[in-house]
Amino acid sequence: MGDRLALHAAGLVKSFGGRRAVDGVDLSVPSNMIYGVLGPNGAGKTTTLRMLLGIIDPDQGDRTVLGCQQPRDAGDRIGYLPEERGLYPAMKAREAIAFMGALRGLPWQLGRSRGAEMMEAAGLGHVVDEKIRKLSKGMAQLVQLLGSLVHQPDLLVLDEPFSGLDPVNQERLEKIVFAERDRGATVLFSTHVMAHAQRLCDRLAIINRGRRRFEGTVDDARSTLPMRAHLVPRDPDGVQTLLPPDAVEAAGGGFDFTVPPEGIEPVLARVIEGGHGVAGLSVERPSLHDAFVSIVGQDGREMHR
Ligand SMILES: Nc1ncnc2c1ncn2[C@@H]1O[C@H](COP(=O)(O)OP(=O)(O)OP(=O)(O)O)[C@@H](O)[C@H]1O
Repeated sequence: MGDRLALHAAGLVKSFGGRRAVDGVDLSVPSNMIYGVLGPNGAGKTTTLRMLLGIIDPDQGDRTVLGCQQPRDAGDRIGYLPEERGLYPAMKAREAIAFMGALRGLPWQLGRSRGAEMMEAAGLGHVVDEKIRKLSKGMAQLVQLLGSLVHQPDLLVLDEPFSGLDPVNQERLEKIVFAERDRGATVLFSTHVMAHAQRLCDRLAIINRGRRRFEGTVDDARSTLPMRAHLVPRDPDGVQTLLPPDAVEAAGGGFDFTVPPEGIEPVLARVIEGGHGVAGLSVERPSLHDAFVSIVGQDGREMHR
């Protein structure tokens, strides 16, 4: 796919019962990237993904998926893990994977052998021939994920793939997502868990109340907020008047505050010249979680003005 976009959407709108679930979302996803669609519950993520996949049609707007105006024309080159999970309980794990591959045109035997290899690589080799009903919920979910990518799609769309997984299976899933990008696929996934998004995403969009509120890299998102400092003076008595106004005393005589635009140095100079000394200092970038809360929170404030 070279430098082309794997997916492009402009002005997507979808209403249910007169209420706009998606209200003019634009999305451009470059090929061979891991792209996150982030947003709180009810933001419109699933509705957006369904429109991109052609499962539902938008009321307004256009989308191009893997070069096709009609997403269904790209069907066999797409893998999809829907928010609703479910496999046939009587099928063996590798057969469930082969079955899903066959639905996307993959020969059955190839699906069976790839299914076993993929399960082995994901740390699930011991349950290759186990029936789905015998697997834990998390393992069954990973099997379903492997089924969605056994035909080696160019675009993999995962709706809340981490929900319901324990930390071990979450890590397995993260490895699979990275491996898919290394294979050359584009991975689009939705989540409201920022830790995964911070580790995985090459780019991301934050959606809230049916609209896109942010687009960029994880670094871009984190840079929307100033740095935070934690300073521990040797003598905390009266030091607070020398610190930025939002400084709050944390445990152990240390103070947390936002680094002012002029930097941390003038603050340090005041503290040292004031005779308080510096026993400890850390300056940290805000996390994606902080940026997300700020972007989504601002949105709420704007809505209530
Ligand atoms: N088929 C439908 N009929 C009626 N309302 C719907 C339908 N699908 C979604 N909605 C509504 O549209 C809004 C957006 O839902 P959507 O599932 O797209 O959000 P989401 O960001 O995926 O949320 P979550 O993280 O909770 O899954 C919600 O208010 C939801 O109730």
